[in-house]
Amino acid sequence: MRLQTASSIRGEGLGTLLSLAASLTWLVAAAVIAWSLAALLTDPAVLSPVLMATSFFALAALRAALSAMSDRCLAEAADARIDVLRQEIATVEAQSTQPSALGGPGALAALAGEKLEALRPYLMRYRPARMRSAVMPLVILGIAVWHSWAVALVLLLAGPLIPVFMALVGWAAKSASERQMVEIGQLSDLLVDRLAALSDLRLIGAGPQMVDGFARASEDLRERTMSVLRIAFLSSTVLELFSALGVAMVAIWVGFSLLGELSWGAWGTELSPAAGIYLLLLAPEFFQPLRDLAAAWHDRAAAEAVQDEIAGWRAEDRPVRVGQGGGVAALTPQPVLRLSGVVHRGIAYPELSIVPGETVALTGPSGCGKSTLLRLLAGLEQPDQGAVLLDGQPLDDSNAAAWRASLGWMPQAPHFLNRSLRYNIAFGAPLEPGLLDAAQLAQVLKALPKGDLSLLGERGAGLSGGEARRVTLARAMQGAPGLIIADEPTADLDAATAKAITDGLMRFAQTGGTLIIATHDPALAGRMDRQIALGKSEDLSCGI
Ligand SMILES: Nc1ncnc2c1ncn2[C@@H]1O[C@H](COP(=O)(O)OP(=O)(O)OP(=O)(O)O)[C@@H](O)[C@H]1O
Repeated sequence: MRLQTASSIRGEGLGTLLSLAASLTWLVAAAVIAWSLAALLTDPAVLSPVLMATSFFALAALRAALSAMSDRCLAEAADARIDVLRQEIATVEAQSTQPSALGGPGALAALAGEKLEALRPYLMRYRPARMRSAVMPLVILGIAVWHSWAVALVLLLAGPLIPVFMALVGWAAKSASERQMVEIGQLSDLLVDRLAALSDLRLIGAGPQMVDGFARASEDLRERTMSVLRIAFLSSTVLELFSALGVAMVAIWVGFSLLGELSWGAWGTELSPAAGIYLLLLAPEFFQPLRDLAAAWHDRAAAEAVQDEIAGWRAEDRPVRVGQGGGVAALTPQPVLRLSGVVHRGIAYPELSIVPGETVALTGPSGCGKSTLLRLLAGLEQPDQGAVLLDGQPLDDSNAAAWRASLGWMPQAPHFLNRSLRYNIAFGAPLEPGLLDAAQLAQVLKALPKGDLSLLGERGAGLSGGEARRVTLARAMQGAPGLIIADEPTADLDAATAKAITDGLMRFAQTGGTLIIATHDPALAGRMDRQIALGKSEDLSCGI
């Protein structure tokens, strides 16, 4: 997978080796046990119980320590990988100007949260299990061949059945996991959509249909999840059966050989008790890595489904916002803003120039491209042709962040965070002095029981439309920008509230600020220095 960090690669490698080392210690521990038990049976005088117990417990402690260290390295490496992917999703989505084909915010949240977590068991278990399966069975087979061709034959026949069956099951598990992942994304999207429209749905009495819709979607997800689990349980049962049969056959051969009932299978010699017990102890360990790999195979199927989804998401060719996010000093002094040969989404915009301190209204019929022009001017989108120029320099990656830091943005549909009103204005920074008065918010706050600490929902719950608009005006003025770009700041407001917003904007302009406003409101447009009327003509170009 792309975007591995050096430390996560090191952690995975080290964790995998430690896990192999932990398994290898069993070969020595089993030899100590076998030799001690055999001595007990044949010549107890040579047995030193203290030495035997000490060696056994030291080896057990070593094995436990190696396993714990391995788990820790692998867990840290998995955390690092998942964090990097989560950051990638957050960064790319923050930079994209178009929604992902994967789905809405719910689907993306499910990908960044729940689905990425499906990678964790794979990252922690699959590679170590694969490494153990490549080494341990071969080493144990070598030991078995040395002592008994019969035991080696049993292991050789039973062992490969596990990977073969595992591969067959893997196909079914992967497609079941893919269907489950799609279902998780769709259910998350449905949840986000319905929650956003909850009050409207209640008003039109669509509650029962909504509940039915959820019930259907969760039932689908339940079925998908059950089919994944069914495959997992069935396959692990079959695999357990193979390994149990293998171990049982070794045990039968060893038991009858030690009893003297079988005289074949040990290269013509008699099987010694130590060798017999050793083989008996090693047989389960021959199958254990293969069983671990079979379990991790399911993790792999789920992880591959997530990886495919991430690969599809990465392959999307979406336009990105120019420049990185905040943390950059604002442009000073304010530049002259110019449009040069701009054509975007089939709309040709007029050549225009706006100097600092000017107040400009963009007017024109609905759909003519006013909001789009504001987004181009703010550097939130890049024009298909032509350029937005700041003092003659094209607005691009080199200056977009600083440009956006020097302007305030009042969107047509305000969005809030589920935090306090104060936080929604300044995002944790101290409020500019006089800001609440300038945005005509002081009176509004007096009427709220908790004032500026009142909690807002994502859609501005607890505020009227006009009050919400004043909050976005305050947000746009916070940080003393040189320019405010406002999209329909007085739309849907009564005359008195519209005037209050207009007065707030004009007060900003009187302090020398530049205003660029898209509006259908003649009263607001009339108070601007200049009006630029955009209008659709036959060839879809706009003109002044
Ligand atoms: N993200 C987008 N992707 C594709 N087309 C878009 C997008 N946003 C707007 N458009 C299209 O661009 C054109 C201009 O839209 P825009 O919102 O800029 O118009 P407007 O003049 O602001 O309209 P209104 O006065 O109704 O707000 C419209 O035809 C619209 O469908």
